[in-house]
Amino acid sequence: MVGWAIAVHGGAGVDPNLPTERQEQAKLLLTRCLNLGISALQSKAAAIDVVELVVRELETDPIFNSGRGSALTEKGTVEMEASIMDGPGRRCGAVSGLTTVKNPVSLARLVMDKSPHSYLAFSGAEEFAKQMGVEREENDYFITEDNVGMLKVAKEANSIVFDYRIPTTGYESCGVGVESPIRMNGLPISVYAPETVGCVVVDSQGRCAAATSTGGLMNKRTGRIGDSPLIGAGTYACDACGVSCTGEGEAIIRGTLAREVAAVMEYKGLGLQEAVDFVIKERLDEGQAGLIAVSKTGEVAYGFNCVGMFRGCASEDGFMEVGIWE
Ligand SMILES: NC(=O)C[C@H](N)C(=O)O
Repeated sequence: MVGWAIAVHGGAGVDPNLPTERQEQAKLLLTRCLNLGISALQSKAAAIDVVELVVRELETDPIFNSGRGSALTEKGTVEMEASIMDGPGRRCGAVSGLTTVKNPVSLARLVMDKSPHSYLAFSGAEEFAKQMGVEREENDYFITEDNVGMLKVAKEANSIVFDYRIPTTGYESCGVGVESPIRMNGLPISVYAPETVGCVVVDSQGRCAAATSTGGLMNKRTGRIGDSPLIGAGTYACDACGVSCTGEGEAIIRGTLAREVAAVMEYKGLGLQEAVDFVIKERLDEGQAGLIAVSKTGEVAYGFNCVGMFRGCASEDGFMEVGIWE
């Protein structure tokens, strides 16, 4: 038996001028989600069930960029994506291009449990959702007023990614995201891509699991797939650890960030926090990102190379922390 541990995130790359009220709202939600996960772990729930439960809660609340409140495409539509992975047996499921599914993480779970595949996208994923009878919603449910405003700002700033979560009244305070040297069709990709959600858990039997869910990047091209549904990039779990990433998806994909944490533990013999620090420092190029991780021995760790990351962690020994900045 090991002590259980849990970590959640609500995105990396937070606007330094984020109003205090918004910071408090985000921290309250993270605390609520942590407590939900903690109760489940105390009732001996399996890691895989806990990550799904917690991410569902985050998707259902519009504060972060997943499920309801997802970032919008250049056409003002939502294309949500999610993935989930169970350390024992390295079982996984992923979905992309969802437009009606209330809880993408649960559809990813069904891909893992009820299909012979690992990853379903767009019309095929929607078809699968109908067959599975998962809860679906109209467009209006997912598209919030805040996000319609932010898409407008992103378009005016001519920025592909621009996802500061701010109240409708405060656009003028958000400024323009720091420009990345990476360009797509001549447009800068903003460095800030916050607010994807994720959860990693090790249960008292030492089983690790991870899940990540997102609307992707504000003003993204339709059809764009980020790191969050990609096993090994945004999400990974194995016997040794569970990892969920957030930030600039293209950089996370190039660095296969989540898998790298497991790889350096396995091949370099690093401990969890050392592995996280190494990967953030050595595998991100100029990209900005963060990640949360747990190990089979009950450790919890996080790291990021940007201004902040919405995150919370707790472990069986009574440790609990919710924070945004360094
Ligand atoms: N907010 C995020 O973390 C964005 C996500 N990583 C993506 O690129 O789709």
